[in-house]
Amino acid sequence: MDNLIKICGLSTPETLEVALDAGADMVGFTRIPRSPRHVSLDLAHRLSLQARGRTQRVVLLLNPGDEDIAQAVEAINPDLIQLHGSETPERVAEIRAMVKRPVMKALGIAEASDLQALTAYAGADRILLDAKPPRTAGALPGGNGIAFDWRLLNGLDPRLSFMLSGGLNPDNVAEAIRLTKPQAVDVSSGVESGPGLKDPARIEAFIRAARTAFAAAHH
Ligand SMILES: O=C(O)c1ccccc1N[C@@H]1O[C@H](COP(=O)(O)O)[C@@H](O)[C@H]1O
Repeated sequence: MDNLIKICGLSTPETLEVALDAGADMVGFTRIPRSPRHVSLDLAHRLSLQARGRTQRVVLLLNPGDEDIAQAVEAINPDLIQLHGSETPERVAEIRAMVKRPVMKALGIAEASDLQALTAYAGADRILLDAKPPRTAGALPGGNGIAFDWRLLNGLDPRLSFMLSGGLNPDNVAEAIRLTKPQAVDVSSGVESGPGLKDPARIEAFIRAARTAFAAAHH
């Protein structure tokens, strides 16, 4: 029973502080140049120091090369590495062995057969289930505020542990937790007022709603 709440894509000291004060269990720093949430190594380092000892720090990477990983690990000293691209199970294992830290693999879900990938990635320390991106050219594989059909998870082996993401927000996270019973939830655009602009009130509302729903799910 984890009941973890992750706020991803934080890029200012002020909004990071809001997430920390509100009790986020994990905070994510995005190292993807095309993302509106991308942070430089220097800023990521400073944000990571601010969060040190207060929460788990996660770095979000997309099909990273070895040098990208080494730089991110040195700057952020993350507790968890989130891989959100098309990394193969072999590459996930290689990265895990290289960094000697836990790795979370994101899987895009649009139909029931997509869940078969859970078996292939059993070597990852955590699995993140996200919606598949829109089919528009240049779309990023996450951070799109799109939810998948949560009913697809109905038949999932209840012993499987996963973090749920994709289109979560303060208004739907309680329902998502009730229906899918995840071990953790993750949000990025659902706590923003515009692309990359985290909204303090929405961060607080999301954490409050998720915390209440996790407590209710275990009664
Ligand atoms: O946030 C991004 O910019 C991003 C870019 C590329 C891959 C993943 C990204 N974010 C992750 O996507 C999911 C869902 O985000 P949202 O809540 O629907 O906006 C989440 O796990 C983010 O960590």
